[in-house]
Amino acid sequence: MKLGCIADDLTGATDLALMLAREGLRTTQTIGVPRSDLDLSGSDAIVVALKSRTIPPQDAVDQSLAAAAALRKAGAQHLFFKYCSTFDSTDEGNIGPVTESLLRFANSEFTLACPAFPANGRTVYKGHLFVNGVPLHESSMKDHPLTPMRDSNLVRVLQRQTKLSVGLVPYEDVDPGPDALRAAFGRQKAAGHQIVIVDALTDDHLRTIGLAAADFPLITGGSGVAMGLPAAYRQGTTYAPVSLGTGFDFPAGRSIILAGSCSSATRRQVETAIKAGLPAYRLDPLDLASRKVTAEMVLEWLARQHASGPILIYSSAPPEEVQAVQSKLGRMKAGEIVENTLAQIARALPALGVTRIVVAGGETSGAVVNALGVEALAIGPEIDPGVPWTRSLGGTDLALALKSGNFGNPDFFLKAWTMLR
Ligand SMILES: Nc1ncnc2c1ncn2[C@@H]1O[C@H](COP(=O)(O)OP(=O)(O)OP(=O)(O)O)[C@@H](O)[C@H]1O
Ligand SMILES: O=C(O)[C@@H](O)C(=O)CO
Repeated sequence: MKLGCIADDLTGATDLALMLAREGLRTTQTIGVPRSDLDLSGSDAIVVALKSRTIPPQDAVDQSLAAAAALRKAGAQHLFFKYCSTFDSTDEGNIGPVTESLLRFANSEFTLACPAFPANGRTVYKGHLFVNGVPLHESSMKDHPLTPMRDSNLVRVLQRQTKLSVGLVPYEDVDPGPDALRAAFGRQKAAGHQIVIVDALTDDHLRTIGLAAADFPLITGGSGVAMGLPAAYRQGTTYAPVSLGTGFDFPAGRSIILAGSCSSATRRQVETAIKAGLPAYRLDPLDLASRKVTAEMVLEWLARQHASGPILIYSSAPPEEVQAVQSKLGRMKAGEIVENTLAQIARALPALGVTRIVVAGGETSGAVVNALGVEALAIGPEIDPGVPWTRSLGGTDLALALKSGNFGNPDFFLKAWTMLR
């Protein structure tokens, strides 16, 4: 097995698995550290999905190291640490502490960090992260419920999270190609840096990074930086994007959308779905906290819906509402209440005949998929950049689309279903 990947959330893991599969690596995604008897043979890449983005740093380190050990045991030659293309983290971590521990695990003293994903509007220039052309700290990420991003200078952001020295490889050293980039890595190492933020504005830059970093024991970044790795592993041979739709069948059954993401893209998708007439139930965290509304009540409502199309259950709310809720319940508590409720609802879905599920939000997807007891996923066709349909492996047969909060076009909740046979 060539590449063992550790993703800090579930939607991020599917995003990375899709990238690797599309570029030609046989890729399997596991939910959590795989059981030692799970058959992963025949995979060129395994992506372990953790839910470690916002847990205490030491827990994130411990879980990431357990995943790394399992991947190494399964034969992984290189490791990849996947985090969000908007670098979601706090001054405590977890990107810095996990990178440090994985570097030690991999017996390495140098790696890169690059969240760029141009197809989804994420670019890094002079170390500053832009989201659709807007600096990170001015984008909607400044109001994220769990990891508000208030600084777009990634060298500064990462340096606050680690004792390792963080350097920068600017655009001028990436644009000319892999040789120039390798030379820049050498200079950064000689200057004493152990993690370097690397600029990338285009897919060509990402492919250059893939070629220049393919022999690193550890690479860190968004899914974009994995784009060039499969070709590099095939030693520069040209590639044809793989069609992931063929031969991918989905279980028959009812369809549901569970949205716990408050990101602007998800809120637009919720709005579009409601305007299109989808039956929708809005969860209010304060009602959940006071038990005015419970998961059982939502399930009763769901059982009364007889529409043949998808049904939407959402807690997505604009920043001012999220802040008002958080000031009453606390940031983490508010998130937990919503996640637990959606998890409880998810657990009951197979018995209601629901087998096709779209989930919006990484933390939310983690809660839902854990509740459903899914162990591993096969990667299917891409709905929008970074979001594939997947099918559960083992256990209840489910079609799952795990959508990163800020990914997908406004009609995502309507069009996703058209790809299911
Ligand atoms: N109305 C709300 N008020 C406060 N918190 C909420 C509300 N709705 C959802 N949440 C919480 O906000 C968090 C959203 O995180 P989640 O990772 O699911 O979405 P996201 O960050 O937009 O997606 P991604 O991580 O894929 O970018 C969850 O913990 C969720 O429970
Ligand atoms: O990189 C991204 O933006 C996504 O894969 C993600 O991690 C969202 O949680």
